[in-house]
Amino acid sequence: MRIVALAGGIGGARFLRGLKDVVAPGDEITVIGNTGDDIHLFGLKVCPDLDTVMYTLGGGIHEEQGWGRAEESFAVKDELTAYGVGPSWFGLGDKDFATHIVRTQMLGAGYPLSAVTEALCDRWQPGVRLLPMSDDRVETHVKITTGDTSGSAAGSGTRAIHFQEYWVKLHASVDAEAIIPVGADTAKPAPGVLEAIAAADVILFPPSNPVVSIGTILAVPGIREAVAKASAPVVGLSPIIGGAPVRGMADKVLAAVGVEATAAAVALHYGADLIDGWLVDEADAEAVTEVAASGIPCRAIPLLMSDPAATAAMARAALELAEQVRA
Ligand SMILES: O=c1nc2n(C[C@H](O)[C@H](O)[C@H](O)CO)c3cc(O)ccc3cc-2c(=O)[nH]1
Repeated sequence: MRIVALAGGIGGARFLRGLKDVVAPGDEITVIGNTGDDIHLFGLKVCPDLDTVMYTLGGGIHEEQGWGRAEESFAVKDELTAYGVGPSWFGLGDKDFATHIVRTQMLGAGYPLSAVTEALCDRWQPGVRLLPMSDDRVETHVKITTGDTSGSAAGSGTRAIHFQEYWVKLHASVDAEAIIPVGADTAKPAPGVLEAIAAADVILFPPSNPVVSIGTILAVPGIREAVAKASAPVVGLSPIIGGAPVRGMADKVLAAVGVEATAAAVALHYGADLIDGWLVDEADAEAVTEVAASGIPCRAIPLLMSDPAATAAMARAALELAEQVRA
């Protein structure tokens, strides 16, 4: 069976680890990874969501953080800080730097991001085919209202900051007025992306951020259309449990796009034209009726990825729902 999953960072990667546990030998998993979180730092290109999938499935992830390497050190970061070279709020570890150096070196030699990602995965052997959503540069920015009313150039007190600055430096502590995936409108799907979607037997939306992760992937022209018209059933898992995101601050970016932070609202945001099934947590069992009434078959099951067995059960339930809704 050919399974395609659109994945962001931490939640997506953890779910994929459970999916790998339940698929049969010979099943192929293709992950279309979000690159809107990418950031250029110290002359290097950092791809947080691709690296989180690669490290998590390849066994190098810092488990508690869900990003960066295990057993990491920060000597290079400390030296950069000693030179007064920032930003200091983004924790790049010494081992992680090697990934960004290799990636930037290969990009500089003319390799597209998809080829670079394949080369990095050759070392990590994640057990899935990891494709960036696009080889073109896409970087999510967040429009925020700043306190200063000095009439700054960007108009009275609003400015756009890089997603990582919003997410990591500000901890999403200010409201996001808009989420702008800069470059998405002219980006092309990476080689193999549309083909994988068309050839898939099942397409999954893991519990990743529906706006800045899966939403950004769907914003690349051609990808949403391909998923909507795919013959494969599309099944998603809610990233919201009991009205709150499991981790991260998905509610802040959902508000920016006018979507309530509920399991039902996210399903309706994707829409019945895109998804064929939706899994919500038992805490949101009351959402099943509303979601089903909108034409999206829905089940309530435990959705907390508290351990590998729970995550595997979620993946199994998603595959089962896909078979039940297969046209
Ligand atoms: O909350 C943090 N997240 C950090 N992240 C996580 C990152 O912001 C998120 O994984 C995604 O961008 C959102 O899913 C990193 C990811 C990397 O690949 C490399 C470095 C970092 C550093 C941080 C950090 O200092 N703090």
